[in-house]
Amino acid sequence: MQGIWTTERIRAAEDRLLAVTPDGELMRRAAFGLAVHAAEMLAEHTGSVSGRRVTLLVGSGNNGGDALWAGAFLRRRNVAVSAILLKPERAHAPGLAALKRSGGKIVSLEDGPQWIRRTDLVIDGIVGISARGPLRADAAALLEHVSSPVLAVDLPSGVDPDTGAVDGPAVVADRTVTFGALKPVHALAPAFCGEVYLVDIGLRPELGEPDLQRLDTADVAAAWPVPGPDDDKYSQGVVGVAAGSATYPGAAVLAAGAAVRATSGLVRYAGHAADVVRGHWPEVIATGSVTDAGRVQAWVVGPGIGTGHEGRDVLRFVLGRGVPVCADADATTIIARSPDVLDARDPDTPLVLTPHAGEFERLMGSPPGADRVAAARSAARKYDAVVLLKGHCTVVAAPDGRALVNTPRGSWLATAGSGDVLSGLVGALLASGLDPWLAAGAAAHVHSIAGSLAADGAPTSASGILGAVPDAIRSVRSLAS
Ligand SMILES: NC(=O)C1=CN([C@@H]2O[C@H](COP(=O)(O)OP(=O)(O)OC[C@H]3O[C@@H](n4cnc5c(N)ncnc54)[C@H](OP(=O)(O)O)[C@@H]3O)[C@@H](O)[C@H]2O)[C@@H](O)CC1
Ligand SMILES: Nc1ncnc2c1ncn2[C@@H]1O[C@H](COP(=O)(O)OP(=O)(O)O)[C@@H](O)[C@H]1O
Ligand SMILES: [K+]
Repeated sequence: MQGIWTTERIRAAEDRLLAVTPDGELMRRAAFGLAVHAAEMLAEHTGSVSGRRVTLLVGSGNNGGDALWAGAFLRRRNVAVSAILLKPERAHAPGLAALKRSGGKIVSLEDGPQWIRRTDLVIDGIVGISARGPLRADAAALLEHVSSPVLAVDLPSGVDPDTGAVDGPAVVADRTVTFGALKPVHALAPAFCGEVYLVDIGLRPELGEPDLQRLDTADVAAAWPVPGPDDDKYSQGVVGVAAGSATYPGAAVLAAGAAVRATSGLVRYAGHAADVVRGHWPEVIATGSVTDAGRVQAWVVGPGIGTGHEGRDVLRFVLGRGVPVCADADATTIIARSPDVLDARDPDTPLVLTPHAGEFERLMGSPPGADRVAAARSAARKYDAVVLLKGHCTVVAAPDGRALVNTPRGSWLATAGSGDVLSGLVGALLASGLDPWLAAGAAAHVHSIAGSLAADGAPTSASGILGAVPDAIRSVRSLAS
């Protein structure tokens, strides 16, 4: 697991570390790491370091101080460094002195645009973890002139450090170099951060338990169920899929197919699309109704079942079976409109809800808002369920407060039916007995890898994502071994 800490926790940890570290030492560690990355980017983009131009955007805090010190280090490699100070009178004094001593040039705000346009690399030291609200106008105006690669110091300015929300102009970085620990912005705003690198400044021992987590490939590989010598088709957990309808059989085919491909063992299907499902997946045992589906170790319910009486009865039935349930799509709408269906649920059996933003609003009465992690946590508490909040970044929260983020690889998953595939993956992992929070997180992880493998640079489809599930699992397992 990768730990992620909120800025409040980072600041407290930094204070403890600062108290036992010589003055300026942490910033020099941070800035040295930054300079190494800047040189690497120059070499990558221009083929050389010496003689290249770097322009620093320098705000009034320590984030600007990091940039100034990095500029001084880059001077040692004969880089032409210019610094645009947003508030010259409040620029980090030791950093500014170091840059001046090294031969760096200080450029006025008015002359800034022409230096930005002529540079090989921009280093964004406008704001870091103390950023509040949208970028101010003078900083935002500078960004309009950026066309070269951008290296963000700690985080891309203009993006909220704790939520990843963007409300106005913001830096779009090619690379972000952060210090001490990952912050929520790095998991929640991948399109603004670019590649994220962590420079160790010795903060880890001061940090304590993370606020948020991200699964490593190794975590997913370790969690993903694979059959052992003593397994048979029942012992690995049988998945039941209650999805689709005669009019909309596609959801059933996708959800059942994902369950087939996610794990070995057995998949049962119950609903009006039994013939179509059987036609696509001869290995699925398909019946017309949940009442004669047979025993399963987890149910996936909802995609394409409709929100009427029949859908409600199906949901109530599966909630009363005493096995984990993944309630997706129409099932989340039914729960929002008729919360009494949850009375059928045995409180000790796990429930995973997988809303997109619209379904979330139905469940909670208001949209997720800027703080999607807090939103998912509050829904998890309200429904005593694991809540997987879909979107570009997927957030998974458990009722006990655990939360993880799945950072996507591009946006190819934004295609019709892709959520049905995800629900089948979640159901298969629930049936295998995995902790429901981990099951939802691991499913989202493999889903997003399947999306990028299926797309490979061109639009794909839910069927394409489903087809790539085995390769995604294979890649997770091989990367981790
Ligand atoms: N502590 C440590 O040990 C280490 C810390 N490190 C580094 O320090 C960074 C944190 O530094 P920090 O706390 O000084 O604040 P920072 O993020 O630079 O912002 C400062 C000022 O920006 C302004 N401002 C705010 N919002 C704004 C907006 N929307 N638009 C425009 N301006 C805005 C506001 O100024 P004011 O309102 O006073 O004008 C605020 O005071 C951290 O991210 C890391 O890079 C590393 O060196 C490792 C060691
Ligand atoms: N812009 C995006 N970037 C990455 N993933 C996305 C994006 N938009 C949607 N997704 C993912 O695609 C899936 C869509 O699911 P859902 O909204 O239920 O669609 P459907 O009902 O068509 O199956 C979710 O896993 C969601 O997280
Ligand atoms: K920054």
